Amino acid sequence: MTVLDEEPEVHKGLAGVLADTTSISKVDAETNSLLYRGYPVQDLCAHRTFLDVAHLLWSGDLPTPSEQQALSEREKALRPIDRSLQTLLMQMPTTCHPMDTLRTAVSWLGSEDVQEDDPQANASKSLRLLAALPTVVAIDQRRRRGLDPIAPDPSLDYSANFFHMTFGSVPEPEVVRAFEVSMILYAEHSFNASTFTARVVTSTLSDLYSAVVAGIGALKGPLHGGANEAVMHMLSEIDGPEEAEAWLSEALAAKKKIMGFGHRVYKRGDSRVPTLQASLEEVAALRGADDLLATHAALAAAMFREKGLHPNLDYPAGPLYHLMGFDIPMFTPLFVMSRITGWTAHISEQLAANSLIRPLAAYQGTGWRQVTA
Ligand SMILES: CC(=O)SCCNC(=O)CCNC(=O)[C@H](O)C(C)(C)COP(=O)(O)OP(=O)(O)OC[C@H]1O[C@@H](n2cnc3c(N)ncnc32)[C@H](O)[C@@H]1OP(=O)(O)O
Ligand SMILES: O=C([O-])CC(=O)C(=O)O
Repeated sequence: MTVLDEEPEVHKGLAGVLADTTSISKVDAETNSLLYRGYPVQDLCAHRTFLDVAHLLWSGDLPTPSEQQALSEREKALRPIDRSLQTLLMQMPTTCHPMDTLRTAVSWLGSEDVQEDDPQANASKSLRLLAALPTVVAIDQRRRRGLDPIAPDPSLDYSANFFHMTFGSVPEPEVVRAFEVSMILYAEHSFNASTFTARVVTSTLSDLYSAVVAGIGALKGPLHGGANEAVMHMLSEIDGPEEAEAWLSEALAAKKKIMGFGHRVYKRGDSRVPTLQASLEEVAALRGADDLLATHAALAAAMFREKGLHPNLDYPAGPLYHLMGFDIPMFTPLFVMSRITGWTAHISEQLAANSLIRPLAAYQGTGWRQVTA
């Protein structure tokens, strides 16, 4: 028996609910566009670096040449992690997911940070995380292959240094650029689940590291960031383009969600997909991966025919990261390396005009009853 007299208006999953205002990014499903602080994300991908975009998201403007240089120098200086964190990383079970490693590493970095929780300290914590997370991810990828860490190289820029720390070499400029483009596209997407999670934690006046740890937890799930890994697992199961249709029919008949398709906000296609798809095609051509690309295209065509659903950003990201040489479980940590910018920009915005986030729930349980001894 329920205690509800009339059906309340419940917005399941907060779908369609405006929870606050933001000036960080605009996701416009109608025009299929995404603006970071007013700039179309495609133009940022064509002309700017990931560090420029981090500056833009944090400060509201693209950096001047001197700001660019100062940011790059600080990022390079903050890459090394201390021995105690390295020891902790090496002791984490290799059976745990790399998102668990990353979540633990951020928690550890928070426990040693003695700075206050004011806006200036939060800006320095944000940059510290942006700079140190690639070092953590690279160490984790290497230890899972039985390899020793490689120290950051301050002569290399952000993405090239990350390849160097992970694989011991820097690939072709086109591959480095494709990685940079993926970092820019993954950086920010308004009130998505992980950003909203970070804002909820921040709204209690908790600290930045706690909010980021919670954001990592939310991103890990396959309905959000974890989908980039699920996409590659799925593509690995399909034995060539001619098998895509049959594989999909079977999966849909079994009522499975097809990872990398659909979106809560975009219903006519994800504005970021064409840009990352172009990067995927460029890297696939370099790696001679025609078959993978054909399977990827065949599945997308079949999915549109069957369900009318478009791919989201995780759909090109999965195979792109695979072709770059990363193991599948490392894909969502790569998303974190980028989204750290969006999360921390939102943490600052939340703090600047805070209100505790605490919605209501319509109670549907058992009505009043007497406790008996
Ligand atoms: C970077 C990112 O985080 S992008 C999102 C990454 N996540 C994924 O790719 C996971 C797969 N996709 C999904 O699960 C969903 O599309 C979500 C969670 C992203 C969006 O979900 P919602 O906006 O809540 O859409 P919802 O789940 O209501 O779907 C509407 C209908 O489309 C179906 N549908 C949506 N996405 C999919 C999918 N990927 N595969 C199969 N069916 C789907 C639903 O089953 C539902 O059908 P029904 O009306 O017959 O029940
Ligand atoms: O906006 C969303 O719901 C998910 C998404 O695409 C993102 O976080 O990049």
